[in-house]
Amino acid sequence: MKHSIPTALSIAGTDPTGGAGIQADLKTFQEREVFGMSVITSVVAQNTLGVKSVEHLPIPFISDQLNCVMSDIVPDVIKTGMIATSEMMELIAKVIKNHSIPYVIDPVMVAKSGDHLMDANAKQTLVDKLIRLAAIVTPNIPEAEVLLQTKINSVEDSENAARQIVTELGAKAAVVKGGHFSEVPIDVLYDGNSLHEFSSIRYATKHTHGTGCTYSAVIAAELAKGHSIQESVSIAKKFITDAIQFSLQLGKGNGPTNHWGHRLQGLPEYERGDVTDELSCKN
Ligand SMILES: Nc1ncnc2c1ncn2[C@@H]1O[C@H](COP(=O)(O)OP(=O)(O)O)[C@@H](O)[C@H]1O
Ligand SMILES: Cc1ncc(COP(=O)(O)OP(=O)(O)O)c(N)n1
Repeated sequence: MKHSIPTALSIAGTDPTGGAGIQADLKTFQEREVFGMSVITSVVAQNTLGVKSVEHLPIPFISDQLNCVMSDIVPDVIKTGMIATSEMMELIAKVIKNHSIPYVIDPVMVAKSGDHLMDANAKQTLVDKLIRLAAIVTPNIPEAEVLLQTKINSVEDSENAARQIVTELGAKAAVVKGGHFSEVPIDVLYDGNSLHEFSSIRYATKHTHGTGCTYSAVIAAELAKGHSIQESVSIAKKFITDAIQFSLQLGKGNGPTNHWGHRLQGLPEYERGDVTDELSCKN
């Protein structure tokens, strides 16, 4: 059934400080004017300094949550973030296979704090069961390196990686994000036909907690509206750049981005307040 507004489901873990995970996804869906829904896989005790502990929800309970959503409000898009175990991945693969809904995978493996969010032995299940179902996969450079067992040191390497995720692992499209490059953050999309680059200036800020979650949530929201992969990634790049530029002075570590940063573009400096932390940027 077509809904009155676009709808998106995020299947992921939590962040009680609100910068990453389910919380970031729901804020982002709202900002993109998409009705957001969520199924929680793991409850994570974390903040801007790191992860303290993790509780994985039992598989039958994750399954109940999925059934509740899918039997009532079938989403226009599904996005997954933190899926820690092979068992969770197998369950989610079954649900996705039963519906023909665009599926966005953010292959979350390790948080910026260095804490592991996916079991080491779940990587093969991710590749075998989920990636081939994806409309788009959105790895950062370390994640793409793990998926392909290769090293990425240049934009050309990112291009090869994005292409390989499609041609060898079976996704329809892949965007390798460039936040981990030391210079210009260039994201490389392979949409199954051609390569596209999306770049911005690099902001010298430590407040980038949840950038990957937010970026992939924008892509999901835009796909839910019917935009193409290329348009969706382009909008995501602009959205995350604004969210980083206007990042908030919150937390004792790597703080969250500003999910309404895109609304501040164009406002004169005095109306923005002091939200442009460490705005000295290098190109
Ligand atoms: N300091 C920065 N300045 C501008 N853009 C950035 C910065 N860090 C990351 N980005 C952008 O944010 C998005 C997420 O990047 P990345 O850090 O690679 O992913 P993740 O958060 O999954 O590690 C990408 O579009 C990337 O280019
Ligand atoms: C519950 C949860 N999911 C994902 C992440 C990782 O988020 P990401 O967007 O990659 O940002 P960093 O945490 O790496 O800054 C997370 N921390 N928690």
